[in-house]
Amino acid sequence: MSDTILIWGAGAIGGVIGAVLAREGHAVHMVDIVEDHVAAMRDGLRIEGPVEDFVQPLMASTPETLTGQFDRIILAVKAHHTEAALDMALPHLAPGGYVVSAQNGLNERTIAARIGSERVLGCFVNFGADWLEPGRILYGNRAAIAVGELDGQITPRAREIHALLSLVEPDAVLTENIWGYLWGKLGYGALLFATALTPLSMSDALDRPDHRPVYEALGHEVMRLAAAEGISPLGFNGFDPEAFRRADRAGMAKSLDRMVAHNRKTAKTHSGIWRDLAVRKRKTEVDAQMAIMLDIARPHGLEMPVLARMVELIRDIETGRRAQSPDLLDELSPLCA
Ligand SMILES: NC(=O)C1=CN([C@@H]2O[C@H](COP(=O)(O)OP(=O)(O)OC[C@H]3O[C@@H](n4cnc5c(N)ncnc54)[C@H](OP(=O)(O)O)[C@@H]3O)[C@@H](O)[C@H]2O)C=CC1
Ligand SMILES: CC(C)(CO)C(=O)C(=O)O
Repeated sequence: MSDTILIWGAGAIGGVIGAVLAREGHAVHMVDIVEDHVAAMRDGLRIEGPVEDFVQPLMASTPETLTGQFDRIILAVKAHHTEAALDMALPHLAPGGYVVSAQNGLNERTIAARIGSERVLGCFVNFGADWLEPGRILYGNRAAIAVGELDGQITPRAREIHALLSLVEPDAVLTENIWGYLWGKLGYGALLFATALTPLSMSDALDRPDHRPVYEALGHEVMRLAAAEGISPLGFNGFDPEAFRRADRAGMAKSLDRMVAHNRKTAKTHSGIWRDLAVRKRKTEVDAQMAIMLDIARPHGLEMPVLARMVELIRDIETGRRAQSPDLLDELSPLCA
């Protein structure tokens, strides 16, 4: 057992969190499958950009070389890598230890199914970061972070993780409604996936008047599903879940304007989804984050036609059948009447 915090997946999000915690004097051990990145982090992980600029030498291992057991694991792999990462990470979780998911999506469900919900702490992150190359991460902007127990209780360990994440984001929230934040981010995320159908920056794409009905329809479909699931989604960084649930045109317009303003200020101009498609040329989290909602909607008898078509278009880009283009958003428009 150890007081050391294990960061599992030391890319954009895990890298920023781990480097800041280590700089602030906490014992941190980074784990990542990218060997060059692990070697570079031992020499010093550079966090750069408008928010922070520093180099932090870190303890770092690949999963194969890691030894020992740890009480706290912060998981920050892409959502579709969660199961595989848990296979590797759980042998290193001490009895009584817990996992914090610093990811997009409903990964807390996946982790809870493996180790029990009492051993999972929910976390929502919205700051922007990009893994640039081994040992270098762009920290693009400050944005909302929230942490909370899955059952809403305010426990000592939730306070402890909140205190740690407050070192990254001083306005980090300790919440009794982490599912509200996670579903809010699914709504925000659906809009980001739509922006990634195009080569445009998030703010330029969200600002286009001709595509606003697509964003409105996507936000509405996701927030309506959240309501059917009994969730009260929470807003952040311009996203107003209630406006989208009610399909309130004026409210949605104001919310989109605020999201544009928020994203105009980040050095990470494009979403992680865009980056996976255009730069990393790899699969996105579309199945783990977006398609999963189609399954959740079915028992409620809810249709999500715009989301379903968007998922297909993202998959088409992933497989090279289509190229990113504003035309793809035009194709969604007729579904949004
Ligand atoms: N980047 C951002 O701005 C934001 C991201 N998020 C969310 O945070 C989560 C993490 O995203 P992000 O940090 O961008 O992703 P990154 O790809 O930058 O970092 C994930 C790292 O984990 C590595 N990895 C993959 N599988 C394993 C494994 N089994 N064990 C250990 N390491 C592994 C990856 O390697 P490889 O690259 O080879 O797969 C990569 O280095 C996602 O759910 C994302 O949606 C949320 C808010 C903002
Ligand atoms: C853009 C961001 C940082 C949310 O603001 C994000 O979640 C992503 O890149 O997927």
